[in-house]
Amino acid sequence: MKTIEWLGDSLRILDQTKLPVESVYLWTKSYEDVAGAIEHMQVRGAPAIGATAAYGFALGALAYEGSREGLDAYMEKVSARLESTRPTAVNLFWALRRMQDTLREARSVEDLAEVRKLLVQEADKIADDDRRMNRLLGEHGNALVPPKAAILTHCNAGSLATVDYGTALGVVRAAVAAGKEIKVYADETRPFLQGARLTAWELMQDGIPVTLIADNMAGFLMQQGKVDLVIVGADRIAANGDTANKIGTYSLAVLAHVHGIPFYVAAPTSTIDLKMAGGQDIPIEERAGKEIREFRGIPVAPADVPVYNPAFDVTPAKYITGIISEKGVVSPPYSVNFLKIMVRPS
Ligand SMILES: CSC[C@H]1O[C@H](OP(=O)(O)O)[C@H](O)[C@@H]1O
Repeated sequence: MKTIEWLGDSLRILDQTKLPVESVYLWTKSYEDVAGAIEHMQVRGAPAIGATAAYGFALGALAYEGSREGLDAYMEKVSARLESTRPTAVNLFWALRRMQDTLREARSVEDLAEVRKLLVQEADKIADDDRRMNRLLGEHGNALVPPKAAILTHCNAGSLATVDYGTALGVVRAAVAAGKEIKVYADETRPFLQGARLTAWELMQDGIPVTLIADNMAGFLMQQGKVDLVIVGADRIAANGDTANKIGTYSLAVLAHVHGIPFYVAAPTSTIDLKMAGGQDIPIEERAGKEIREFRGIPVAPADVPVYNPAFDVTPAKYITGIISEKGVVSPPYSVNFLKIMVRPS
C-alpha cells in the first residue's frame, strides 16, 4: 500500500487519518490540495511530508497559466503555502529547497512544458532517493540489532512516514529480513495515535510481531527488562545531535538512559539541520486542543478545558546512543561526526 503515488497530473495519497479502519485514498490535484493533506495529517512523517510537498510544488507549476517570465514569482507563492503547513520537520523545507533550486537552474529554459517536466523529475528523484536511503539506513541499523531483540518504538517511523520502507521500522524490516528474531513494542503515541493506528497496522500487514502499549507503560516495560533497544524516527536533528521527534520521545530517552538501554534515532541525513546549532532553536508545532479533548468526535475531556498540545519534543544528544542514517551510524560527538558523514556518498 503506497503512502503516496504520482499519477502524472495528480498525487494519490493514502489518507492516514482513516487507518486502520479504512484504507481510503485522496487524489490531490493542486498544491492547495497537497497543503491541506499535510496540514490535516492525512499524510505525515518527515520524509513523506518532504516528498509530498515536492509533488505539490510540481502541481503548482502544472496549474500555472501565465507567461514563462511570471512563473518564478508564482512559484514563490506556491512554495510559501507549502512551507506554511507544518514547522518542525526539516525534510519539508529541504525538499522544497531542492525544487526551488531546480526551478532556478531552469531559468534559461524558455519552454514551460520543459520546466514542468524538470520539476516533476526532481520530485520523482526525491521520492526515489527516500526509498533507496531507507533501505541503506535499514542495513546500517541492522548491524546494531542483536539476533533476538525486543525493540520499543514511538509514533510511526515506518513506510507510512516515508515514501516506502521506513526509518526506525526500516531497521526492523532489515533485521527481520536478516533472519533475526524481532518483536516490536509500539507506543500508542497519544494524542494522534500514530503508534496504535499506523505502526501496529503496518507491522501486522508485514507479519512482524508487534505488541501495542499505552505510552505510560514504557517505563514499566523497561523496568521489567523487556526492552533490548529503543529506535525512533526524527523530524529535525540539530548540528549538536539534539533531536526533535514526536511528543513523548524525550521521556522514552530519559527512561532508556536510566535503565541502560540503547536509544537510537533513525533518520536520513536530509533530517539533519546543520544550520540549527542546538535543539532549543527547533520550532515545535502546537496543534489544536481538539486532538486531546476528543477522539474521533467523542469528548474525552470537558469541552472548554484549556489544552497544551505540542506535537513534538526535543531529546538532548546526551540521551542518544547513535543516529542511524543512510550513510552509516553516527556516534557522539555529533557536531564533529556529522561533518565527517555528510561528505560520504550514499
Ligand atoms: C520517519 S520520521 C516520522 C516522524 O514524524 C512523525 O510526526 P508526525 O506523525 O506528526 O508527522 C513522528 O515524529 C515520527 O517520528
